[in-house]
Amino acid sequence: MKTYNLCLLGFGNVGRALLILLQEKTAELRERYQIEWRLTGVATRRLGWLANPDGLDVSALLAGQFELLTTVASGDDVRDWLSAARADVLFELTSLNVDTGQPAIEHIRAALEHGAHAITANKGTVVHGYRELQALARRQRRSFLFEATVMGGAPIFSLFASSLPASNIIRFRGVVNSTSNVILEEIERGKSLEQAIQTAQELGIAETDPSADVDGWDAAVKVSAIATVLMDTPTPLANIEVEGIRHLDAEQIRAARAAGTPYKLVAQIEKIGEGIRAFVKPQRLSPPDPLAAVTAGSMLAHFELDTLPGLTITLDVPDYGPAGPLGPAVTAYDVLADFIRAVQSEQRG
Ligand SMILES: NC(=O)C1=CN([C@@H]2O[C@H](COP(=O)(O)OP(=O)(O)OC[C@H]3O[C@@H](n4cnc5c(N)ncnc54)[C@H](OP(=O)(O)O)[C@@H]3O)[C@@H](O)[C@H]2O)C=CC1
Ligand SMILES: N[C@@H](CC=O)C(=O)O
Repeated sequence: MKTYNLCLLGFGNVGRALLILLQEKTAELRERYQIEWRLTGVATRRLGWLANPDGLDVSALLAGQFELLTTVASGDDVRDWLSAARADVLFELTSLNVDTGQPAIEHIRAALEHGAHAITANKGTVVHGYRELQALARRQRRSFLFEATVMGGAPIFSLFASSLPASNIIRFRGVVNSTSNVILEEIERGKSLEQAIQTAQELGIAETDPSADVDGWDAAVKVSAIATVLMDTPTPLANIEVEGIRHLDAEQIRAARAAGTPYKLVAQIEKIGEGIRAFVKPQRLSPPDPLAAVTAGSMLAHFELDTLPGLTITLDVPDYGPAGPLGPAVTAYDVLADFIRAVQSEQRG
C-alpha cells in the first residue's frame, strides 16, 4: 500500500478542516481505498515553508504549536519545498486572487512539474490557468482537480465528467456565493454590513478579503469557472456583468424580505450561439423560485441541458455542526474526494 506525502499550501479555514477530515478518515482511506498518508509539508506566508519527509506532527500543527514541528531545511520557494517534502500531492488552499490567480497558478505548475497531483479550492487557478494546467497535468500523467472551487462540498465538475456524457449546458442559474447569502440574511435580522461580514468570517466562509464576496467577484469567478470548464467557453471576468450587494441599503434589504421577495445574489449564464452571456447581480426573488429559498451558507445550482430540461443541485450548509462551522468542513470534503479520485486514477494507470 502506498503512503502519500501530502503538502498543504495555505493553512486557513479550509486547510485546517482538511487536516481534521483526513485524520477522521484515515482508517476508511486505508481500508476502502488502499491509501496511507502523512503530512510532509505545510506552508503559509507567516509560517514559511515547513517540510519533513518523515512526517510532520499533525496534532501539534492543529494545536498551533508550530515550535514543536520538527522540520528539515526546505529552501525559500515552492519548488525547493516540494522537493524537501517529497510531495506526492499538493493541496493548494491559499487566498483567492481574482485578477491573476497568482501565485496559486505557479504553485500548481510547480507541483505538477515536480510529479505531484495538484488539488485546489482556489478558483483563481481555474479562471486564469485552466487550459495550461490541465494540459500540463496530462503531460505529467498527474491530476489537476478543483471540485471545491464551485459550491464547495457539492459535486459539480465531477458529476458532469462522470455522469452526464454528451450533455451541453444551455442555461445555468444559481446562488453560488454563500457569504453574500449570510450577509443579506444577517442584515434582514438587523445587523449592519460590517457586523454581517464578521458573522460570515466567524463561519469561515468569507474570502480572505471579503470584498470579493460583497462586490460579486467570488460569484463571478465561479461563473467563469463553470463557463470555462463545463461549457468549453473560456470567459474572462471582463465578459461578465458583475454587481455586488454593497450598494443595497439595509432598509431596502429588510423591506424586500418583509414583502416576501428577498434579495439573493444571483449568478446566471446563457448560451447564445457560440458564446455566452453571463451576469452576477442581486435580484428580488419570489418563493416559487427555488433560489429564493436558499438560506444561510447553503447554495444552489440549476442547469438546463440539451439532454435534461432541469437539473438542480442543492447543498445544504447549516452554520454549525457538532465540531464547529460547517462551511470549511464541507469544502474540505470536496478536496478529500478529489484526493481519492487522483489516487484512483493513478491506481488505474
Ligand atoms: N472558506 C470556504 O468556505 C471556501 C474557500 N474556498 C477557497 O479556498 C481557499 C482558502 O480559503 P480559506 O481557507 O477560507 O482562506 P483563509 O484566509 O482562511 O486562509 C488562507 C491561507 O492561505 C495562506 N496564504 C495566502 N496567500 C498565500 C501565499 N501567497 N503564499 C502562501 N500562503 C498563502 C494564508 O496564510 P498567510 O496569510 O500566513 O500567508 C492562510 O493560511 C481560497 O482560495 C478560497 O477562495 C473555496 C470554497 C469554500
Ligand atoms: N467565499 C466563498 C467561499 C467558497 O467559495 C463563498 O462565500 O461562497
